[in-house]
Amino acid sequence: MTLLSDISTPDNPKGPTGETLAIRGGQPLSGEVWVKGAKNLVTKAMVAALLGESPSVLRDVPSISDVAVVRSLLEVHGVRVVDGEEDGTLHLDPSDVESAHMEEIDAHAGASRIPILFCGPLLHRLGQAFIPDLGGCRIGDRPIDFHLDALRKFGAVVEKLPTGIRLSAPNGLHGANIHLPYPSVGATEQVLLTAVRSKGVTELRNAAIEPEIMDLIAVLQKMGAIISYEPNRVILIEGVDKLHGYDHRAIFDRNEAASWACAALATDGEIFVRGAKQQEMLTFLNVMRKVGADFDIQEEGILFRRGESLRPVTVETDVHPGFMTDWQQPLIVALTQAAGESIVHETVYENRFGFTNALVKMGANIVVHPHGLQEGPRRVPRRSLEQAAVINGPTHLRGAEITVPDLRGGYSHVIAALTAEGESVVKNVGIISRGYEKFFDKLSALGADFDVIG
Ligand SMILES: CC(=O)N[C@H]1[C@@H](OP(=O)(O)OP(=O)(O)OC[C@H]2O[C@@H](n3ccc(=O)[nH]c3=O)[C@H](O)[C@@H]2O)O[C@H](CO)[C@@H](O)[C@@H]1O
Ligand SMILES: C=C(OP(=O)(O)O)C(=O)O
Repeated sequence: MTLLSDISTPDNPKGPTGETLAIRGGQPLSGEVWVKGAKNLVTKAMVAALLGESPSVLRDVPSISDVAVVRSLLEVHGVRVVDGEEDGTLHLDPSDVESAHMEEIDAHAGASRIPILFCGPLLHRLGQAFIPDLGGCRIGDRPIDFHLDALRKFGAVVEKLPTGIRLSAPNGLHGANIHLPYPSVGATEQVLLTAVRSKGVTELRNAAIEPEIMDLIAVLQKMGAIISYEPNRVILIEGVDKLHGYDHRAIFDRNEAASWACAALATDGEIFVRGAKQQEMLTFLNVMRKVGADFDIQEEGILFRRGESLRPVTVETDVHPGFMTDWQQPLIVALTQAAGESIVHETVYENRFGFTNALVKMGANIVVHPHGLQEGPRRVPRRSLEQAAVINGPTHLRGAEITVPDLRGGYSHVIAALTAEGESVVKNVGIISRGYEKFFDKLSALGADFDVIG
């Protein structure tokens, strides 16, 4: 069994409290990295296995701490999770799902975003659930009101407790008509994982349609679910009485692929990202083209390098098929090396530019506008969103002592240190293991000059 005490998670350091790196920058990163299954699909597919009445097999699973957290939460609920012979394969057997002890669930509080997605499957299997407080990147207040509103429409009774939420379904769960105020990825997954076994039809409007969502729909269809993806962000789910296990190879992690592409640009290197595919990265590749990157799309992956020189761009983050919010932090490091003024409008989260303080400390010219530069209605209801960062370059970055704030911000700090001249000390890099498998091995393979010093 994977004990949570062995997992060092960013918001709830149980094991090592994160590492400190001494990084000597100024060298291009060049070589090959291999991206496996997407953090934002694999963790959800693991939860989906709870719904099956027979075992599932999930392939291309990365060894990241978010997977370890979900594995541990599944195991405390009686799911047997075993590593397969092929690297990155998990066998999940939900035959003996049972209620977990409260203290075992509490131990997972603050560990990741995923526990909230256990609601529907546990209500279907056990008629009740207790979900601990969530973790994940601190990039905004990240409420779960869309989730709870949807669960109540399915017939769940939701009780908020000091350390989480308790749910029950005294009359079972039934289909519902749900119109999301915003195409929330998590809320869409909440509806999918609940509707597939609810009695009757569920209509979901204003759904998120990210590639990871579509891959989760593929997983559920393999299990026997009936889900139709209609025009204009409408998804219809016909509830079924029974689901069986799946065998699925996860979609690749396009967030990690985009991160390494930005690393190649920032350090003026050349990185082949094995496993990256054009289709899911079209919007990112368009921005790469505009910024002056030279990329080569091949059968097995994509080769990224800086072109003649980097050009400034204006980018607005958005839901898919727009420019992913998870891509903007690594991109900003590359934009510090572009000749001119770039602007990044962050429209999904209200506090995702905090990482730029460290870049400014290293010499970057970045001004954050907390209330944005655009007029007009806010994209996410009720929230003062649409911050903007204005980046002027190129700037000469110098090594500094910095501390990692979140997953993508942490990756960006390391890349900035590798771009900078001189030595940097980067603290709390353990957060990066949430979403980047074998991060230190990959840095070494690309020629990065660093030591783990704490
Ligand atoms: C584990 C995972 O898959 N994480 C991804 C997921 O996060 P996550 O599913 O949490 O992101 P959402 O799409 O739900 O959040 C988008 C916006 O909606 C707001 N919101 C969301 C739910 C809710 O009940 N109420 C509410 O107001 C959020 O605060 C945020 O401002 O999608 C994000 C947007 O692509 C990505 O950045 C994350 O990497
Ligand atoms: C925000 C992210 O992850 P999470 O939602 O798990 O915090 C991310 O992957 O960039």
